[in-house]
Amino acid sequence: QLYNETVAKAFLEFYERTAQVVWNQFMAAAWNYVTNITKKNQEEMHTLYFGTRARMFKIANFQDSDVKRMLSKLLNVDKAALPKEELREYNEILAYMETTYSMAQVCLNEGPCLPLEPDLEEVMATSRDQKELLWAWQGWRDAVGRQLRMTFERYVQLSNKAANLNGYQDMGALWRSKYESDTLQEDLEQLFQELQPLYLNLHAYVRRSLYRFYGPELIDLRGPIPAHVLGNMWAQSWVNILDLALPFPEKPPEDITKIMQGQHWKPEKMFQEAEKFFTSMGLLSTPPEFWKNSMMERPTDGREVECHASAWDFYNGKDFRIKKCTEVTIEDLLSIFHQMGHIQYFLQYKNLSVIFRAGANPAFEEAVGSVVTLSASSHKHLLNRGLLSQQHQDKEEEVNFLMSVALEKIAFIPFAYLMDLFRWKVFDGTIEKDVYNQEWWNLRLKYQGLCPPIPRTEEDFDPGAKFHISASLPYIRYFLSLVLQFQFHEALCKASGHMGPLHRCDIYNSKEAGKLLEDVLKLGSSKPWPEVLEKMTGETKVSTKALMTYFKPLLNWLVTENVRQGEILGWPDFSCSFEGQI
Ligand SMILES: CC(=O)N[C@@H](CC(=O)O)C(=O)NC[C@H](CC1(C(=O)N[C@@H](Cc2ccc(O)cc2)C(=O)O)CCCC1)C(=O)O
Ligand SMILES: [Zn+2]
Repeated sequence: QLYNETVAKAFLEFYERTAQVVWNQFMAAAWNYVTNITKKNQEEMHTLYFGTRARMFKIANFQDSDVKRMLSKLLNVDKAALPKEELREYNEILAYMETTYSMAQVCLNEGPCLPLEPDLEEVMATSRDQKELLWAWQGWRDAVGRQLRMTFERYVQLSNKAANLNGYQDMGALWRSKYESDTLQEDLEQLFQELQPLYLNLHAYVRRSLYRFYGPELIDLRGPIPAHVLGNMWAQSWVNILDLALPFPEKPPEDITKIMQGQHWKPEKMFQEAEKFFTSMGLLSTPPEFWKNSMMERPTDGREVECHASAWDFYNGKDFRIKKCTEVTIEDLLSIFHQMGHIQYFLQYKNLSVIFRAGANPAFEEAVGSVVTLSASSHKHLLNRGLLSQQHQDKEEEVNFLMSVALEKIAFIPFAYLMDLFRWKVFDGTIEKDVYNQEWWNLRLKYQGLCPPIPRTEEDFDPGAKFHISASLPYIRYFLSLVLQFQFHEALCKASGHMGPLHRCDIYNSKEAGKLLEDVLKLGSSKPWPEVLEKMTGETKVSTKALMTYFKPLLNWLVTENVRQGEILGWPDFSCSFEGQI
């Protein structure tokens, strides 16, 4: 029968008392797994116990909004809803996919086998030999994607069954429910459309740059770009081909990685540098456990570890960790800022009920670290921290700088958008299993203007070659975070009293910006995210205005340049040609 609100409160207190212990044990087990892939799940039992009993309460009549919000969050038990046997199979599938990804290597004919991090990523970032790039690109997809194809089909079935048992149409609907919006997909499409002019101009300009270097046999100036020459295994970030796409090549930016190595930076110093940014704003420092328990470098004792960087909350208010196979590069320094953003969120909401220890929505979690990275990567900040020596940045150097940020952030837009467009369609059945790969490349063509460098078949499973798909981690959070982080940046820069262009803002040392950020982060997921957004920015809607403001000087330059070159925006020659490979 239905219980009353008093019982509900007692129920939630009982949950709270038991949750910390259970979730801590679960996280410890999960951590042991990823930091020592040899070979569990009180957490599923706990979630199920409370999830089923949460259904007994008629939440609609309740007065206390916290009690209502907490109970409704307990209702979703995710995969724990599966019958025991299928849950075991599901966990095996998840482990198999993640392990396959983490252990995969690509072997040279006679000689060493290269893992993704750092070796294959290094090849994709630095090689300018398109045959070598193709070898790494194809090898990785053979080693990972192909192995996951069958398993992924079963993963989809079991995911949808779990979603149905939680009352959702399919797993895509369950993932989207985290954003508490019944116009989410329309809103996302709107944001994407607003950002199209920026992306299309960047795409056309970069295509021209690649044409100059690789020639017409590889690059069609009216067509899509082959996916292996953009400096990244998934063509999700193009920052590694900045040297080919520099607007003013006679004014190249200083090489910060060289400077870091020249100053004998070590991984620990990189983590200290990131923490210092947050404490400079009056935000929380990391506890001793963080430094003791984190894994900051790839172990040298031969242990197989999952190197994809991640930040961990052990839900006991004391134990927080980052796992990263750190290399001394500017790319890894900025990635550590991102991870430290997750840690700061964990620290700020650690006194909330376990149920509310999450971001206002998943995009908020991602935006926190990224917004700090926007300041940390500014010329002003890097100069102030001794990582640049050149005092003044002239107009042309500024365009070069904005191009480097755009190659990271603007190139990322369509990739971040299509990752879950693909999976939502797979979950809702729009994309059937016998066309997974061709539908993936239809989306890659439509949204990113990319082609595979060689013909693909349904033996391949190219989406599986991306971490988040093999690890079943939703991705739309990164698309939304891309817009949010500039909205946050604008708000925090205003709070810090910054005057002048947004791309020159550095919120380092700003207690006012710190206070504003703190007030938002310590709410966790206890309030609907539009309320939290309004607290930070005064707006209740996600807006691309700040992002467009930040890149305005670059867009002006790009449009002028593309007009001068008579570029075609988009890829009317939409077919993928492979003659470059014969
Ligand atoms: C226990 C657990 O899973 N914890 C979660 C956090 C949480 O949920 O609390 C977590 O740590 N997830 C890992 C993930 C790692 C990274 C990533 O995967 N990034 C995306 C997208 C992107 C790309 C460019 C960029 O500048 C920023 C993001 C990619 O590389 O494709 C790797 C490098 C950066 C961030 C992360 O930190 O988001
Ligand atoms: Zn993140």
